[in-house]
Amino acid sequence: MKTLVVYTSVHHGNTKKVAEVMAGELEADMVRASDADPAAVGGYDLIGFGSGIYHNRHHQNLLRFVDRLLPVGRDLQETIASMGVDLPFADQLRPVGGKLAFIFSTSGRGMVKDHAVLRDLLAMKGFRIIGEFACKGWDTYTVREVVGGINQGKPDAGDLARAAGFARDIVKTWQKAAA
Ligand SMILES: Cc1cc2nc3c(=O)[nH]c(=O)nc-3n(C[C@H](O)[C@H](O)[C@H](O)COP(=O)(O)O)c2cc1C
Repeated sequence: MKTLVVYTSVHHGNTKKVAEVMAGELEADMVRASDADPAAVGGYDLIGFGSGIYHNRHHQNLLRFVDRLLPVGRDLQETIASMGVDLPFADQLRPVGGKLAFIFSTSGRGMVKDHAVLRDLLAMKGFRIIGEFACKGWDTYTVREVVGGINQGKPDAGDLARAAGFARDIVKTWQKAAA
């Protein structure tokens, strides 16, 4: 199973810690969404997408990256022709239909509820989501009045152990889904 982890982690590097643990368990390649090439996704069986939560959704760099992937079942040239516009990233678009994906995040609240926007976007692009992971992350923005922020030290060793367990379960789910 060839796995890619695409992430954005800009506030305190919280999500990067989770991404590294998951990538380690999955023996995955890891890339920042802002550096990632949409065309590269085609070479992977499973892709993990994660970032901190910003105003109740994943970070815009990650959402923009997913938005640049071509939806399932569409022919590239046909799609571009039907749009009738100059697409600056046209040569980078690749179909991603049927690929398996998982979603992760860190946030003040630590809830998968905040995955809704990315989940819907990935579904629209034809990904099958086989797992989601969320945990709390150090946050000095949402509650700025609290000195030092909230969730200091998060994600902690327990969160990272859960992230590793999640990644191991993902392998089993992938084996069943791919069978
Ligand atoms: C501008 C901004 C907006 C945020 N919005 C939310 C939010 O809507 N809900 C939430 O639970 N946490 C929110 N947070 C907290 C971050 O999601 C949290 O600190 C996360 O762990 C940051 O991840 P990162 O260090 O990987 O970027 C926000 C943080 C910032 C800086």
